[in-house]
Amino acid sequence: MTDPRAAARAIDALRRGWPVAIDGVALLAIETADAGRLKAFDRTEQAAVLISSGRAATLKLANQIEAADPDQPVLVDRAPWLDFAAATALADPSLDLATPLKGPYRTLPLADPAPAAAALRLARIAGLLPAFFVGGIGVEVAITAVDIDSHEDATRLQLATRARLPVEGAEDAEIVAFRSPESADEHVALLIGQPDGNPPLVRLHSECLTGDVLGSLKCDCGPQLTAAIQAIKASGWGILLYLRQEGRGIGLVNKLRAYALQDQGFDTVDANTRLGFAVDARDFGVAARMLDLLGQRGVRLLTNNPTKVAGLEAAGVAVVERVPHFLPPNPHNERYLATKRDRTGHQL
Ligand SMILES: Nc1nc2c(ncn2[C@@H]2O[C@H](COP(=O)(O)OP(=O)(O)OP(=O)(O)O)[C@@H](O)[C@H]2O)c(=O)[nH]1
Ligand SMILES: [Zn+2]
Repeated sequence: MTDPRAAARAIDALRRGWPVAIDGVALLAIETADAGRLKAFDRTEQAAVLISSGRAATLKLANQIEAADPDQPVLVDRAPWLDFAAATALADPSLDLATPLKGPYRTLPLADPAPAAAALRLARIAGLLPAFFVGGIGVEVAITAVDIDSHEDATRLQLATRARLPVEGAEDAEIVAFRSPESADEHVALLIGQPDGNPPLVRLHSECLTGDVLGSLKCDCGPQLTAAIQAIKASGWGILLYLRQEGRGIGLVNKLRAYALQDQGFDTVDANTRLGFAVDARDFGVAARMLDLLGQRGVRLLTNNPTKVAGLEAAGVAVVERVPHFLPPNPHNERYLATKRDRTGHQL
């Protein structure tokens, strides 16, 4: 039996620095722990450290790992010198240049990778660094990997309400809000123009607080948002989905950590990997569900990103045409756009 509240309780516990258990494996998130919490969790000082394989590869701890799949966790054996500060250095890439690793560290095979992989997913959902102490005591919140999957189940999303919303460039727009019982993220759709029998022009816009609200020049999100509304209006009709998938799904704080790494010279792809995340952690099932609830099964998709097309199609929406959505670069986002073109297959 899955408990629909279980994942939410575990997210809350992790953010407060309380241990949780996934399928019986006790975990303490390193980011929200401290030396005292670690001591209470791990009286015998034998808890191992769990990190992603992307992080392990960055730390050159991937010697016993086949491939650097960021979803595959790696266990680092507890050594006498692996104290709370050393574990923090394993977890947090912002310290990589400043704090050389002590070590040596030994990675251990994972008997059952499923709960460990679920733990890394839960950290991402909670917006925390994907790194844990494993195998202690004092757990009050126990959940299963299936609870985490149901937390992300897009079919739980329902249409909540709709209203007229005149916006700049589309005075006839209507806003539709969606939510699921599990998550505080409320996604919205902006319906522009009147259906004319053709598939709608659709833009999947992932939340970018820095670009959408603060006018960040580091990315192209702000101009893409404005231009999407204009393009949909000009095409006759269509839908802008505003998806609460900040930072390609890793959350605002982790995205800003990625920005700090970019300040050190790493590009957007390597920054995510160093943090221990997939390059793109988004799930476009949410977008497909919203389109389904709006009665749309075929779309013309405004994007330069082939992965978005594939993701939406995999989730059951027919993409009858990809419409490019390129905006001129500025000196601050030139490298970001070049990285998208050269490393993530964007058609720019
Ligand atoms: N992790 C991370 N996320 C970023 C970075 N820069 C922008 N983002 C996020 O990327 C998302 C924007 O991506 P999209 O506009 O959908 O762009 P895209 O996937 O490149 O595809 P198209 O614009 O559709 O071609 C937003 O959630 C931003 O917050 C970064 O350097 N790191
Ligand atoms: Zn952005």
